[in-house]
Amino acid sequence: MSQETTVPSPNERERRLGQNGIVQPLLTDLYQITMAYAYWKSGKTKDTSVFDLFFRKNPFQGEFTIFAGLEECLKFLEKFHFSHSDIEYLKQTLPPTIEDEFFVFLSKLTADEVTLYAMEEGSVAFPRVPLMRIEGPLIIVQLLETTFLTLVNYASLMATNAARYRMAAGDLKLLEFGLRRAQGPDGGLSASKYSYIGGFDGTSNVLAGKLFNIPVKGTHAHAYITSFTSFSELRSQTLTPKDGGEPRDLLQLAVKWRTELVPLFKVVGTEASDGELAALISFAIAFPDGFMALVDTYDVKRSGLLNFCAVALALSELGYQALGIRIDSGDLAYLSNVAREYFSKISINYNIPWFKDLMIMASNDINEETILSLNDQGHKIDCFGIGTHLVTCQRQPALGCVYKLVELNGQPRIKLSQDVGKVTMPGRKDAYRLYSESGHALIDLLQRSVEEEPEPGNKVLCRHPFEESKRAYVIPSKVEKLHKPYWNNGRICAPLPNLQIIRKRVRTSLKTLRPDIKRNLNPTPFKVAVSDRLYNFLHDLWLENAPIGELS
Ligand SMILES: Nc1ncnc2c1ncn2[C@@H]1O[C@H](COP(=O)(O)OP(=O)(O)OP(=O)(O)O)[C@@H](O)[C@H]1O
Ligand SMILES: O=P(O)(O)OC[C@H]1O[C@H](OP(=O)(O)OP(=O)(O)O)[C@H](O)[C@@H]1O
Ligand SMILES: O=C(O)c1cccnc1
Ligand SMILES: [Mg+2]
Repeated sequence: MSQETTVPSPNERERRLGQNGIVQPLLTDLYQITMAYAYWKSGKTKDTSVFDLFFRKNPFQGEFTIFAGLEECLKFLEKFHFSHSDIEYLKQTLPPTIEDEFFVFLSKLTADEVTLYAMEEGSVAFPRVPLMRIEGPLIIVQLLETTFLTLVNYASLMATNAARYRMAAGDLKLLEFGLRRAQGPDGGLSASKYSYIGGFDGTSNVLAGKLFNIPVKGTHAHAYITSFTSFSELRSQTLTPKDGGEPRDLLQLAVKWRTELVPLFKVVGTEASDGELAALISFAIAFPDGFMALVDTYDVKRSGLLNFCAVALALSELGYQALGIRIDSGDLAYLSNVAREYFSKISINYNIPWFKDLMIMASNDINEETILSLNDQGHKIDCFGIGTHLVTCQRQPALGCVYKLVELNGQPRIKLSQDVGKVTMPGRKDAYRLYSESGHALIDLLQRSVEEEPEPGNKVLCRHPFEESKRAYVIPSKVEKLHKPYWNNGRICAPLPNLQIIRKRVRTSLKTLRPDIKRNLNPTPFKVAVSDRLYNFLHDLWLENAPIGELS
């Protein structure tokens, strides 16, 4: 290939410069590129295809999934371009028999001829109903498979996981603390972003806060507490009252309060750690308006709570209002009840109304089940800080989205399987969500694109895709077309909502589901049906393609 052919035009240069450091055309499986060559070699450059991206089973033994990752797919399409160094790398990597002309073809490839339809990001989705439908030249659409799957699978899994934690926690605050345990830096960033979409209130991940405009929040680690062993290590112990005036000795005030609280808490004063008190005082001096203390380093009841309350009362004398505590070990239900009891006692004894409402944050290996169990036991926690289980999606570490060819040059394609659930739905299809009068989603209906749209008030026959006897008539009160065009003629062609709006959509979309579909234990499956025409089309094609065996 001549050198000129790989010098990028200004337009190409622009595309390449804007390319994401990680999400780029080579972030794919090798087989996509070898297939591209074989397609090219066999003259399929003009073939047009339709691919569906969908999953077959909801995660976490649940019956719903939140679709996420769409915006990243669109950004990928915008920048899609094999750079000069990509081409050079491929030349070295692919077999030497590959014709140079193919690399010329590859270097000119863009997503300009692709059209992408998708469900709204943040909406609830169900098995078999495509999250995205991608149309266009076979080679380019095929090349998008792996990147799209990696962009959608984890995003949707994470958003779904977060939405489940949100449902378990009700209106309590949820913070994502998972970066240190996430599947690497990119996993950590995605976890922060998609847990926010799923309903978390903030993250400890500062870069995620900056990049995605997510609230960043946090307390401190045990190291801060254990870095002090005595009062003598306090370099400064004074604090200026909030309304000004002479600085006051916070240590002296806190020690006075600690002595006073001992009989109220019915504890032995000498058991409280001086190092812990020194640490809390120094933290309060650094953040008098944002004093939040980790109280489980030595002993929550005998030391941490006593020291925290002493410092919070000292701060209060200077006009500052503490925020609360974090408990990171032990029986979280029991300890939160004890803490709230202490706070209430102080509130009443010293007539400080806000003291009873101090925030109690709990952390330490929390998962959906822990939250549900804590709810059953009764607790006084206001906020959960959740890391490992949330970001690693420990209960189910992958969503099984797949990307299947359903039509080529206007002809349907079907993938057969011994496992009925794995047979693909052939042809270009549209999907509709049918709603009841009460506003609940009743059923998702897949139809061939050539069919008339279902209409509110009109009876529709909805069929189980594989079980002939399972059918129902539905008269929808509302019909929602699930796919909208998002990418056409080389451009994003629909407004992209910000994260806050997507987050709101998760909430509103989940509200349309009946409670039994969302319950934690043995939820009811949401129905996904096909039209009568699609049913017959699917089964005729199935018979046409399935070989008849011979018994011998
Ligand atoms: N009341 C509760 N009901 C159900 N699960 C709880 C309750 N309190 C705590 N847990 C969970 O029990 C587990 C306790 O874990 P573990 O035994 O490792 O912690 P710990 O001994 O309290 O802490 P550490 O070892 O850090 O001192 C955590 O997963 C925590 O979320
Ligand atoms: O438990 P997770 O849900 O992952 O939440 C994040 C954890 O990370 C922090 O400490 P870290 O676990 O690093 O230390 P620790 O085990 O001593 O608490 C924090 O105190 C939480 O325990
Ligand atoms: O801010 C916190 O309390 C925090 C942050 C990350 C991990 N664990 C706790
Ligand atoms: Mg921990």
